[in-house]
Amino acid sequence: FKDMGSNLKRIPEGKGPYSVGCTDLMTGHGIQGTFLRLYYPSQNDTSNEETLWIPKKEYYRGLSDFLNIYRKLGEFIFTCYIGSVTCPAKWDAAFQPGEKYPLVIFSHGLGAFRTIYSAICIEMASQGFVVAAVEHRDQSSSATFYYSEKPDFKAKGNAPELHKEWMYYRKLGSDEDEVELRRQQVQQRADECIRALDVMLDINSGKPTVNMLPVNFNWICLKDCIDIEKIAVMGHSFGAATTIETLSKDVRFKCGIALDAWMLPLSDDVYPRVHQPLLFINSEKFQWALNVLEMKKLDCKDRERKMITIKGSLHQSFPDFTFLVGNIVGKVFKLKGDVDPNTVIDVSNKASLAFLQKYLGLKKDFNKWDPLLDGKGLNVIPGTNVDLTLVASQAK
Ligand SMILES: CCN(CC)CCN(C[C@]12C[C@](c3ccc(C(F)(F)F)cc3)(C1)C2)C(=O)Cn1c(SCc2ccc(F)cc2)nc(=O)c2c1C=CC2
Repeated sequence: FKDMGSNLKRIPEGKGPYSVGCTDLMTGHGIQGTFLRLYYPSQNDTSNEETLWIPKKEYYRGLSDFLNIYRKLGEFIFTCYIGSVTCPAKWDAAFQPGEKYPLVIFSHGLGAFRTIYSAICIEMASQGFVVAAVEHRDQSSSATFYYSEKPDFKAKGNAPELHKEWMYYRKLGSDEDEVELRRQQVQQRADECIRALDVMLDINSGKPTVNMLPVNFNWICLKDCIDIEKIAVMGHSFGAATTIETLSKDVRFKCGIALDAWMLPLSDDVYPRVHQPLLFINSEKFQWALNVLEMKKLDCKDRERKMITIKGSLHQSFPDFTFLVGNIVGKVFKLKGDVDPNTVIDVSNKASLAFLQKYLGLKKDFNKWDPLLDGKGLNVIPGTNVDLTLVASQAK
């Protein structure tokens, strides 16, 4: 972690024309509520601070559990080396009004949470998207919190005081069937993405929003800010499976982007129910034949399906840690591939923008990156680098 101390490393800024703002929203009590981090096009007022990347030390505790690191040690290491990391978005910056923006709902991976895909979310917001990164309460997040309504019997008039509770990553029991657990979790995750869309559409309609968090963002300014015809869902790994499940459940999502999808949580009966266009962006190192063959099950003639693989990339090329570690830690923990992390995320973001322009019908110039969708260009190949022939023959 020594070279993490250098801290010269930064999460990359958005490359698009818009300044980016960021805020947090939690509506509703308990695990039924919606919790999301919002990235949005903002006015260029430099007064606001940058956003704290990991806002509470309980996330370090959850990460330590997830990574099987002794809690006290993990908390110490994370606090030291990433405790002051900010992401290049202005916290609570004024929203940029005047146009209707397409909306992306983002779903994080196993052991992750809503803040650690900020490079992707900030790039999208800088290109003119509103991005809602949900935090899942299915116990797949390293940590998350909610307010439970503990009726406080002592208090007069029985006004239930709000009680903040933390939920940590649930390790798989030794005798537990992983497939069953992940299949239940992906259902809850899809419902949480759908509820997040409902919350964003309520805000868009001007419905007063009660934020449980002590944030003074002015939600009224988001009235009529979303183009409700242009809604997409995207996610990484377990969040990519969540993307596919969400598309199958709600046709308001017009297309999906699956970043290095982990297909295990999906059962076969979901595939025929996905009618929307879907882009698979795979890393070079994470995928394996049976997993890619599951993706191929979604490949049918009258459906728009695209698959590309980014050369020199690995599973951790999509979350933000890849930008914050030196080459030593990066290699040891498999957080950095052979290609510069900024180049990898650039290819992923450009391909995503080209795909979203095509299937959300945007009036931008993202079509200049269309060749990437056919695997044409530096650091990208069409389809997969995984050899499917061997397994395909056995699978017959
Ligand atoms: C430890 C044993 N094992 C528990 C199941 C975790 C094994 N593991 C590989 C890891 C995550 C790794 C990681 C992170 C972060 C640092 C840090 F030091 F930089 F913080 C280091 C080392 C450890 C790479 C994964 O789970 C990979 N993975 C992920 S990783 C998403 C994530 C989580 C936390 C983060 F901080 C960043 C990214 N999301 C998925 O949806 C799926 C999988 C696998 C199948 C489905």
